[in-house]
Amino acid sequence: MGYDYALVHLQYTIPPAVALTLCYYPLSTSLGVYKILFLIAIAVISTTPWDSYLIHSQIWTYPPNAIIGPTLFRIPAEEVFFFIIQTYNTSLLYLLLSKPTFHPVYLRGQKLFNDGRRLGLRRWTGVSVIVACILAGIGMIMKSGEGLYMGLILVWAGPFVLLLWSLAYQFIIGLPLSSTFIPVVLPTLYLWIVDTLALKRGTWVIESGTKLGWHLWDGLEIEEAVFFLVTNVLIVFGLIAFDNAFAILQTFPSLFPTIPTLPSPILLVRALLLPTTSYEDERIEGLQEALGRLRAKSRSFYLASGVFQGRLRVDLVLLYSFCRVADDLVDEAGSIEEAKHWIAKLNEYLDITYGKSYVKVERKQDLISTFPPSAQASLRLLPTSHLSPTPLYDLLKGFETDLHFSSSNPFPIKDEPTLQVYGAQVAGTVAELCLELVFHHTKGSTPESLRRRIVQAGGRMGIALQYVNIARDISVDASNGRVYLPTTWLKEEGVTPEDIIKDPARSKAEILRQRLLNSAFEIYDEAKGAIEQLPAEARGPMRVAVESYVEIGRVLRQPGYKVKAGRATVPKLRRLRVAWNALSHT
Ligand SMILES: CC(C)=CCC/C(C)=C/CC/C(C)=C/CC/C(C)=C/[C@@H]1[C@@H](COP(=O)(O)OP(=O)(O)O)[C@]1(C)CC/C=C(\C)CC/C=C(\C)CCC=C(C)C
Repeated sequence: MGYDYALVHLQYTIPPAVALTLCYYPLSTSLGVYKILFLIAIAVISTTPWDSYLIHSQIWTYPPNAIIGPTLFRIPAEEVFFFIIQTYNTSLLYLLLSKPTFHPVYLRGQKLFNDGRRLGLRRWTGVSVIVACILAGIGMIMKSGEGLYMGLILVWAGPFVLLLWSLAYQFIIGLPLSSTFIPVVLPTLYLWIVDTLALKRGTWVIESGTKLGWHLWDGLEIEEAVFFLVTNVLIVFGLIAFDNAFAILQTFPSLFPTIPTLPSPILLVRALLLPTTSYEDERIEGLQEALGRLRAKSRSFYLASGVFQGRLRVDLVLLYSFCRVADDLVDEAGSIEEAKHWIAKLNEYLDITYGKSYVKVERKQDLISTFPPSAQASLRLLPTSHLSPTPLYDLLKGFETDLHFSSSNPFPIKDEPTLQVYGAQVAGTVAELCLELVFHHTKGSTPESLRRRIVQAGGRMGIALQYVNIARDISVDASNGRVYLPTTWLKEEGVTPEDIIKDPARSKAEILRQRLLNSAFEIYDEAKGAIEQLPAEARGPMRVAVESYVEIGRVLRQPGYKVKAGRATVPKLRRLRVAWNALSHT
């Protein structure tokens, strides 16, 4: 009996497991835990007979003075623990690195598949390489002798890799390298180093006669290097296949009307086996467009979107896209008439959608086709069946207020109550819509009276965010001839809206920016408690959404902070820290 192998764990595998667990904990979800347990179960079940055979055939051995003693089918307990901890560590690294990835946009239906012809070529190249490895492995086993251990690795791992590649090649090829290459390479390099040390110390021994005798570097047998590489490939491909299946379930409500929080293996396989001809390419393209819009236009909500899950995440991205498109149509219109035209069209769109128009719902598509091409998908995909019409109509009323910045009434925000109404219309409504999606997509029921209180607080929070938005954009708005600071406040400081337009950097503007931020933070303090009443799975993500936007206000409140390039921004690391703290909050 000895502790050498146990020490390998204490020194090399447990410390990264602890570090990764601490990093992942705030981001953890029940689905994440389910994936890890699922993978560990498969790793133990699939590796045990193979490993047991290798030990039985004396291809590798453990000196009795290196292990504690208990075994499972001849496999030392420390080795069984190795399967578990390696799977755990590599899975956690993958889950951490792929957290921001929005998987639905990597699906490829028939049309998108044909557009990217290289996908088919790469699929079959992959199949050929894997099959060649399996055949080479069979050859080595048949010849026995020095190629035996390598042959056994290839023949054992090859079919699993082939299966996973065949099911999930779209994702394996398409996902960013941070979700494919890095979670394979980092743990593999690390385990190569650990293995070199263990082999040198004699913790485990690869017997001669059944190994090729090639070394990747001094002390690292080629078989060991290949073994750790393929096991990490298997773990990462397994997780990718899981994410591929879940993305199919998450993206197509028409094919899978309801999905459980933890989908069964049978449902996952059913999703993966669905022919790509059944995928709705239009929906995938619409989601790609919506995500691109979110990424380009809002760093705060883009970051926050990464911590929402499943269909709630999909619908929030689509809602953002609709709000952004509608706001831009009005803001970027060449004239007041054009802006009014778009607001009227958007109202007509809502009338048809919610059956308030004499125009039949079948004509909705015709109406949508009269919008600019870049706006059409966001109108088509807005999840209106989960959203009530009132906040959407109110949002459009808020956009109408922006049209009042005309020559007859150049500064419509007369006083703070008017600003509050404006904030409620353009942002309180958005909060209500987000909360409707939260209640729809989370399990457990929130009593109606509590829902009402949460929505009311959400509406207030929307106003707080809108104040932060106005405080941030004083210069940008002034350059467009707009002043959202209440005229009564300006008067108290002895300035006019025209003065702000002429010189938005003047000291009085800074005083009023701080006053507006004080109001924003008062409202924020009063409303934030309601987030804790939300269904558990939405609390952390909603905190991230709110906090990452409110942080812009905190930056603006720093003594001596000067707004550069027209807009205050939160540095990336600070944004990540805010998100982390928001998720760690208990
Ligand atoms: C995570 C995720 C993807 C969330 C999506 C949130 C969403 C749907 C945002 C829509 C934003 C938008 C374009 C609205 C149009 C009207 C508008 C311009 C509103 C202002 C947003 C500023 O966005 P941005 O900085 O990109 O805009 P400009 O470049 O200046 O044009 C607003 C400040 C409103 C944002 C308000 C919310 C998202 C509501 C937040 C409150 C909650 C979610 C409720 C919190 C819950 C409780 C219980 C307190």
